[in-house]
Amino acid sequence: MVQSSVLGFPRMGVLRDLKKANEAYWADKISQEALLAEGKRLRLAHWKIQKDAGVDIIPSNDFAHYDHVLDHIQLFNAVPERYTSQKLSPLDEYFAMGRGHQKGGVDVPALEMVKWFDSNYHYVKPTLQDNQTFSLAKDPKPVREFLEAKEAGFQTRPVLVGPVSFLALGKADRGSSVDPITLLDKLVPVYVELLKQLKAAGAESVQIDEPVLVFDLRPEVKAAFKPAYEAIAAAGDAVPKVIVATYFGDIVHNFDVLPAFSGAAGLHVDLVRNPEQLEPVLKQLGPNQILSAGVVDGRNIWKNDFAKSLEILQTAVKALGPERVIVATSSSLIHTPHTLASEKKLPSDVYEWFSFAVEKVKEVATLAKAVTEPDAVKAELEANAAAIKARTDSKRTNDPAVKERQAQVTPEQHNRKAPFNTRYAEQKKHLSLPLFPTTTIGSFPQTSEIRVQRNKFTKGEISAEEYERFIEKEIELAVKIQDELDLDVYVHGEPERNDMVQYFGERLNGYVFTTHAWVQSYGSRCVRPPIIVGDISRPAPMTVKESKYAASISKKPMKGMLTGPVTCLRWSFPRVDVHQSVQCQQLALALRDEVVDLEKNGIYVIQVDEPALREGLPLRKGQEREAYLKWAVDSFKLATAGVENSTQIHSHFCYSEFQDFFHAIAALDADVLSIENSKSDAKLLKVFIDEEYPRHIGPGVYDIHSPRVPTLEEFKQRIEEMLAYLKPEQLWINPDCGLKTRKWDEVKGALSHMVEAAKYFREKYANKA
Ligand SMILES: Nc1nc2c(c(=O)[nH]1)N[C@@H](CNc1ccc(C(=O)N[C@@H](CCC(=O)N[C@@H](CCC(=O)N[C@@H](CCC(=O)O)C(=O)O)C(=O)O)C(=O)O)cc1)CN2
Ligand code: MET
Ligand SMILES: [Zn+2]
Repeated sequence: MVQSSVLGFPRMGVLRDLKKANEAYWADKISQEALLAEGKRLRLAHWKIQKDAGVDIIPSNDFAHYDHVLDHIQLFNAVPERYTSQKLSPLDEYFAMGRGHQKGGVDVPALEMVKWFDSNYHYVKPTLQDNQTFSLAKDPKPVREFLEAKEAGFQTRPVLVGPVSFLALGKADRGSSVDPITLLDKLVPVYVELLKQLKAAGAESVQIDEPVLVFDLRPEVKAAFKPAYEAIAAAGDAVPKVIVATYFGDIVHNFDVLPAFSGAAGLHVDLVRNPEQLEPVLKQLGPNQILSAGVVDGRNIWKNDFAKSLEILQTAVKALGPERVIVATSSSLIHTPHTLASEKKLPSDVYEWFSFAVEKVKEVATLAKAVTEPDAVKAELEANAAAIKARTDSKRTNDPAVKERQAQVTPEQHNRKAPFNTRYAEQKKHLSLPLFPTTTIGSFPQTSEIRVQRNKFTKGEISAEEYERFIEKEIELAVKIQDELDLDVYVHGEPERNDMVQYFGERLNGYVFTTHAWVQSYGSRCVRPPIIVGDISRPAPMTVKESKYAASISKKPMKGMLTGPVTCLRWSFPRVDVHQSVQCQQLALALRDEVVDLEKNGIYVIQVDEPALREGLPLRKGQEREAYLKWAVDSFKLATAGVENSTQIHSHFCYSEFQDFFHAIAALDADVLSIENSKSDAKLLKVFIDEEYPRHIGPGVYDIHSPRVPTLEEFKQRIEEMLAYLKPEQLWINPDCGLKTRKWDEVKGALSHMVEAAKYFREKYANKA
């Protein structure tokens, strides 16, 4: 029999229950016991959904209160001493690593958090020491949760982050220089011990995720698989059967690693992203090994095309026989929303096009049956074929006017009128900015009051005028606070925006949006990606009213704030029937009109955020990457190049690793870039000198993900470090990212130190000059 399996289920619950519980705990509103009980309730509910759907292999240990990689940091006792020395409870220590801790005399910043492959999910980086040791935590979480499931009547397959991926995704702590992969020998015995405990608890098989196999790997990392998996295989029947899981790419270029898994029961591959790897993978499997075929997309919300999936599955079954094929989700479903059933406002035709996690779980089970007994699921197969056909035939997808405009795009439209030096001279006159200008990245705290008012407006409980007036008041407050802080370039604070992508999706043709389709981004933070279903165009200005009002009450330059085309695309659920470059250009044209409209309305500094530019970068170097960068950069340029020389274009990215695609960042030709830098080494800025980058840069001087307020000294020290790599006249002073997740007192505290530090250097360098 062909079995069905799910690689991981969303953690948040139907109504973001986990978010609410975590945040209530952090605010001291519920006890630790209450929080843990809520976690248990969610796990049980999610196992039940999968069991009821008929899934054969249900995951456990896919749940995490904050992040599953962070779970493993604690599981292997790889917690840096600055946390263990605080003697917090395990749960508080865990949250301290995730989000920092500043309470009861304890003051520790969070560990670094970065993007999980090319997704909008963030993981906490294992942060390792020169003398790092590992040991198994007491009452290990995977065992505990396996037993919890078992007791409730669910036989599960625990999910673990593999030893090689755990290390390869980590880094040396500040002040250490260890190459994490060299720690493998120390980690593997702990792993084997964990697997033995799982077996003793009754686990028949485990899913060990080694997603780094989709990357180009350093030889040291490649070589690590063999000793790791041989040690596991050597434990024989004392450990569960192992399925090694990869996702988000193909592994064909790493086939030389596969012999390392000869002791494993099987291999999972992503056949949504790379269906063409099926044939070569089939040839690589050992005579008894299982193929877990990832055919149900864990990264998007489109209904599975059963006919297409069945073709793939039949090829696999033909080669291996039904006993050696598992039908699976392509990756964990944490990247999809919980259930389509919550969506009451989608147009009814469109509703039929989608599947969220609950529906995907059913798809996996149906497909597994359909491979060998199509008659048993005849009705499901017919309904699926009809839905796929209805979408293909729909008129919603096609707008001739958009296509016409795209056909007329010229190369000149991508370039500013003059090179940077000329532009900068005009901007300097126009904007009269000091040395080390201070600014923020756009958003100010999204207070619960803002959300409540927006919710009332959405529900029709207050009128559009009342809501507008409320937003104006918020903008007034933001301007007043920036006056008090004495910042140099202001923002309006984005109070009118639910989210930087969703907000634009809601104002563009070609999109539909949801009411409950939340996806975890990091910790308790979720996003509700809008869905691109057709050709995109802008029916009316989207941000002009708020920016214009803000500028009218401000005595300093007001920065207009837009989300760039690449980010709008990446943080939406994109279409799969049209190439992403086409969707991106449509977004670029819509934004180009917005940029020009802002300028016409007196906004002369315009920031076009592209934080998702890097995550969209194909995971492997080579042709595919170059092709992506070409259309991504072109889209940004098309969106921004319509303005006069005297208008200053900013862009923002909240990451600092662009060493490997620096030429693309430079090619954007933005006048000012703000980037994340507070938690990475200032050395990363060296690339700007090496490449003789001529334009202006604001490397973030503090981490906005944490509620912690840095001291004045920390700001000065950080700026000093940056000045080792950047020219003073190039340097802007700003936070890492927007401040929407912070509270006002945290923002005021941090920004007042930031401005004071900028003034200190302004004075210091004025004296020098
Ligand atoms: N799309 C996206 N991706 C991103 C980022 C981003 O800003 N956007 N930033 C980076 C980090 N990721 C982040 C992701 C989310 C949030 C965030 O703050 N999310 C908010 C939700 C934002 C939102 O859409 N809010 C809506 C809905 C708010 C809400 O919960 N409303 C209540 C009702 C109102 C109430 O009574 O509170 C409800 O629906 O139940 C609004 O403001 O209108 C959250 O989790 O709390 C921050 C950073 C990378 N990726
Ligand atoms: N302008 C946006 C903000 O400040 C940029 C955020 S990047 C994730 O919220
Ligand atoms: Zn950002």
